[in-house]
Parts: sequence; structure tokens; C-alpha cells
Amino acid sequence: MSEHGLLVSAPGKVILHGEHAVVHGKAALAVALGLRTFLRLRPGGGERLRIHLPGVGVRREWDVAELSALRGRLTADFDESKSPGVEQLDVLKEFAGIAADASAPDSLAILAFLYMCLAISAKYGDVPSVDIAVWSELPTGAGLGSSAAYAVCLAAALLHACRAISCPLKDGEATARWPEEEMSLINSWAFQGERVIHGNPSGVDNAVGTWGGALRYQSGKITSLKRVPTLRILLTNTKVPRSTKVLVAGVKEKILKFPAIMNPVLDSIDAISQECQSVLEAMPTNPSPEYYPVLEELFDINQHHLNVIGVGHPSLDRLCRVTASHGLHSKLTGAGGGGCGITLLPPDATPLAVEAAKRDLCACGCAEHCDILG
Ligand SMILES: Nc1ncnc2c1ncn2[C@@H]1O[C@H](COP(=O)(O)OP(=O)(O)OP(=O)(O)O)[C@@H](O)[C@H]1O
Ligand SMILES: C[C@@](O)(CCO)CC(=O)[O-]
Ligand SMILES: [Mg+2]
Repeated sequence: MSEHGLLVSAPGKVILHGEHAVVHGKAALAVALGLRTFLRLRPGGGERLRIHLPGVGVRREWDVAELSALRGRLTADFDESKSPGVEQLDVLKEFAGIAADASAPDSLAILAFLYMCLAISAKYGDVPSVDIAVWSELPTGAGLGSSAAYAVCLAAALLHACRAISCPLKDGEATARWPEEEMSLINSWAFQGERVIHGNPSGVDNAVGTWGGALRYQSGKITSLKRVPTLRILLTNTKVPRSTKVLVAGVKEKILKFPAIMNPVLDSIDAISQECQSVLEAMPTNPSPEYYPVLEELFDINQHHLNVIGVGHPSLDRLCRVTASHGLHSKLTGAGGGGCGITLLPPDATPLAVEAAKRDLCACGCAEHCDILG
């Protein structure tokens, strides 16, 4: 690592269809966002490891020797394919002074960092003496994959600090991507970070955070969408906070309680993702209004399904009602329960209608918008 260190970044994501169902082996379609998380890695001083996470109000530092001793207390083997153990996480919580239920954003961020740092360094070398700062353009806990972008940046930086991956920058280059197999390793370790934060993630968010672009994800299989037409989507943040971990656990509980009722809903969400993919791949790259009625209907049906599996919220119902009053169709994106919604903007939607919808959304408290391209 040079004395100037390394700047790593990873994008957030929008899930078009398949959130929650993807945790249960169904397909999801997701696209990377222009909003990113950034990490600066610098050589540390005095055999210390420092982290600064302004987004969640964390500034902590530890002796490298103290972390090495802690690592020795975590008896299990560390591997990117092994789930973080409950006992391991309990030891880390006690060490960092984190409450047993560890649900606050700062606690989860520290826990994921400590786990990834100790696990990666145990596999590839010594606990590194580095300074790490992470900041983001993404809202935290709003359905745009902030946890995955954080975990992808940490995985890349820690693997780099432990010399498990190369420095992709060649002389004179300002930016670069790691080679494919190193990206796969980053993705696998980012998944471990997501496991600490989410409990039981599908892996779709860290896949988009690592690879970017538009992809279909199912049971660990990542496929780039063949052709992605330009889609204009309005992104609205309801500002209602929620936790992906809690929502994912709630859906699992519902499936266990009513398998015969819930499994067909998940199958139907899967079929929506398939149908949407077929439409997207049939659409010309340039905006073409005739495909939009089907895409809009798929949004509506999926939004109903997501309510059925228990991840809706009155703020999202309001978002859908307000946009519907302007002829626009919306659904939640990500884990739901608040967070962000997406609204499809067909090429024939008039700027006036879109502006009026935005104004009404602002009036009802959904104050943040941006247009994205898929
Ligand atoms: N920039 C960041 N710095 C530190 N921790 C972060 C950062 N961004 C996210 N996190 C961690 O991720 C948690 C949010 O993850 P969560 O999965 O609940 O929401 P999300 O990833 O934004 O939404 P979704 O999973 O629905 O896409 C935060 O509580 C925090 O622990
Ligand atoms: C709700 C969920 O499906 C998407 C969160 O962005 C969880 C996951 O896939 O890990
Ligand atoms: Mg997340």
C-alpha cells in the first residue's frame, strides 16, 4: 500500500423485483445505483487499527496486539464459506461493549468490521495496522443496499491490507477494477459482512455492490441481464427507518406459520421476476411506451404480494396512492417496512405529471427524490 493509501468504492442497488423471495431461493432482478459508498485505507501508525464511520457516528481504535489476542480466543476456523458463529459474535460484542441484541446501526457496523477484520486476517496474515474511513452517498437502512456497499468496501480494503488481493492500479492510472477472481473473493467476504448485519441475506445486494450493472440473482447464481433498456425510475425515500434483519426474520416466521399460503406467493413473485426479465430483454434500448403497461402491472401485483408477506408500511401505501393519482405505478424496493419506493416513469409520462407527483410526495413527507437510469 502506498503512503497515500487506497480509495475503494461500491454502489448501492435498486431491486426491481424479487426482494424477500430471493432469500428463499427465488430470482431477483437488481440494478446498481449511481449513489456509492467510499472507503479510504491508509497505513496506520503505532501498531494501531483505527476506523472512522461518520455515517453511523463511530470512531474507534484498537492495538493490533490486542486484536491478535482476541482473534486467538475465537477458536473456530475462519473461511469465506462459513457463517459467522453465534459464539464468535458474542465474544466480539463483549470485547466492543456492544449490547447482546446488537441492533443499533453503530453496533452492527462495528461488529461487521471486527468480524471481517479478524476473519480475513486469520486466513491471510496478521491483523493489519491501518486507518480506515468509510462514508456514503446512500441513506442508511432505506432499502438501497447500504449495508452491502459497506461490506463490499470493507472486504476489498481488508483483503488488500492483508495482501490477499493485488493492487489493481497500474502506473499512471487513477482508477481500476480488480480481476474477476479477486472480485469473487471480495464478494464472498462481503457476504460474510452482510451475514453479520442481516442474519440471513440472499447475497443479491453484495453481488450488485461488487459487480455493478444489472443482474439476475438466484441461489448464488449471478447472471448479467442480456440487454438493459433505459428505464427512468423515480426513487422516493419515505424516511421511515427499518431494519432488513427484522423484516427478513418476519417473513421467515410467516412462511413457517402458513407455508401453504405463503409459498405460492413467493412462487408468484418469482414468476413476476421472470416475466419482467423477458419484457426488459425484448424492449429496444430506446424508450418505447408500448412495453410499459406490462411493467406497470408487474409493479402493482408485486407491491400487493409484498404487503401479503408482511413487509408493507402505511408510508409505502401512501407513496403508491399518491403516484397512482398521477397515473404512475410504484412498489417498495429492498426490505420494505418503510425505506424507499420506486416509481416507473414511462417515456410518455409528461414532465408536468412527474413534477406534480413529486410535489404531492413532498407534501406528504416523502421528501427525497432522484431519477435513476437502469
Ligand atoms: N456508511 C456506513 N457506515 C457504517 N455502517 C453502515 C454504513 N452503511 C450501512 N451501514 C450498516 O448497515 C446497516 C443498514 O443495513 P440494512 O440492511 O438494515 O439497510 P440497507 O442495506 O440500507 O437496506 P436493504 O438491505 O433493504 O437494501 C446500518 O445499520 C449499519 O450498521
Ligand atoms: C429483503 C432482501 O431480499 C433484499 C434487501 O435489499 C434481503 C436479501 O436478499 O438479503
Ligand atoms: Mg442491507
